[in-house]
Amino acid sequence: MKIGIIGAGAIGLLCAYQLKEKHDVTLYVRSEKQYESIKKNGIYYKVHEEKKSRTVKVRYFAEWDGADEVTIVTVKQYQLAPIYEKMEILGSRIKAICFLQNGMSHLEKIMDSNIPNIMIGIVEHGAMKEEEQTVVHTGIGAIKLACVKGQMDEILITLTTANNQAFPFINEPDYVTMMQKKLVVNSIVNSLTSILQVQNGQLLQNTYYFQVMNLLMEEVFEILSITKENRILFRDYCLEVIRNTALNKSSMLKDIEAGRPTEIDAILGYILEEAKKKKVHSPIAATAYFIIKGKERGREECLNA
Ligand SMILES: NC(=O)C1=CN([C@@H]2O[C@H](COP(=O)(O)OP(=O)(O)OC[C@H]3O[C@@H](n4cnc5c(N)ncnc54)[C@H](OP(=O)(O)O)[C@@H]3O)[C@@H](O)[C@H]2O)C=CC1
Ligand SMILES: CC(C)(CO)C(=O)C(=O)O
Repeated sequence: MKIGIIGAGAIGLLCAYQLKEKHDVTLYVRSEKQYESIKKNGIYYKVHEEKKSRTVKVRYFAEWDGADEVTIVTVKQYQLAPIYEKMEILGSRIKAICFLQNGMSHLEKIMDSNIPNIMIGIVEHGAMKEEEQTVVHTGIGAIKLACVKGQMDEILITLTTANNQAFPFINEPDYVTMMQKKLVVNSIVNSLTSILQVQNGQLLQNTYYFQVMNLLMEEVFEILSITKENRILFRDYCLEVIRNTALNKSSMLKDIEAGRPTEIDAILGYILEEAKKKKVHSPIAATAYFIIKGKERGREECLNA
């Protein structure tokens, strides 16, 4: 299958390396430095002590025409605007597209587009980019996918039946529950670990952090109107993800430490919008949101000083 991947960050490089095993992959990048180094040396994948390489095609994002059988978008939430602009121009010429962002604020925007075939996914892997063309696979998980518009059975079957244990795809028919579950995890884990500056596992190991986590989780459940039955499932899922990624730093903490913007608006920002619409009191989520925004502002002030 011809697969396009927009963004050669941690997840883009991970997908490119793994999918190149069986598919014809093109990576779409925006910086000249990254274009030149991938063209010259290919991409590298590191897991445990091993380092392997593969060659993939590389092109500039400006050249993306949507003609691949599916294009996977792996930029951060706050980098989606140029992709939306291109989607408006190309419209139904884009054969099929798949979004893998954390958060939920992109859902409405992509459903309103006139692209015929759209898939959405959540990433349960841990990955870190090193230099321009290397990805370190820090946590082996899965990518869960759901078709939200059009007909994507063939693509889903091709991806989910590939027998790659380090990189499985799982088809999730109920995309709302899939996205909500991940949103709950990211609202709690990413925001609290960024405020407390700890690895994910500390939220379970430190009894005081654990209590804060439970309070925030209950508030988020209330805001999202999660049923009593689903609260048990969502909570178990959240604890399982924390256990599986106990030694990871969340992507938001990594962003804060690297002085980059965070995806807080698409995560807790989205939750607070929902709270406002439903008139649900949300003091803990609001506090966490403002602290992260304050940390982002602190970085901007340092840059402008
Ligand atoms: N990394 C992880 O372990 C996990 C990530 N996720 C989610 O996956 C998504 C991607 O995360 P991650 O890979 O870590 O992020 P990165 O910041 O590592 O990668 C994003 C990449 O997109 C590139 N990019 C941005 N805009 C464009 C554009 N217009 N054209 C081409 N390339 C572009 C950036 O390029 P440049 O370097 O030039 O800015 C960067 O290389 C996020 O939503 C994240 O929350 C979810 C779970 C785990
Ligand atoms: C699953 C988790 C919490 C892993 O750290 C993640 O999605 C992230 O860091 O963005």
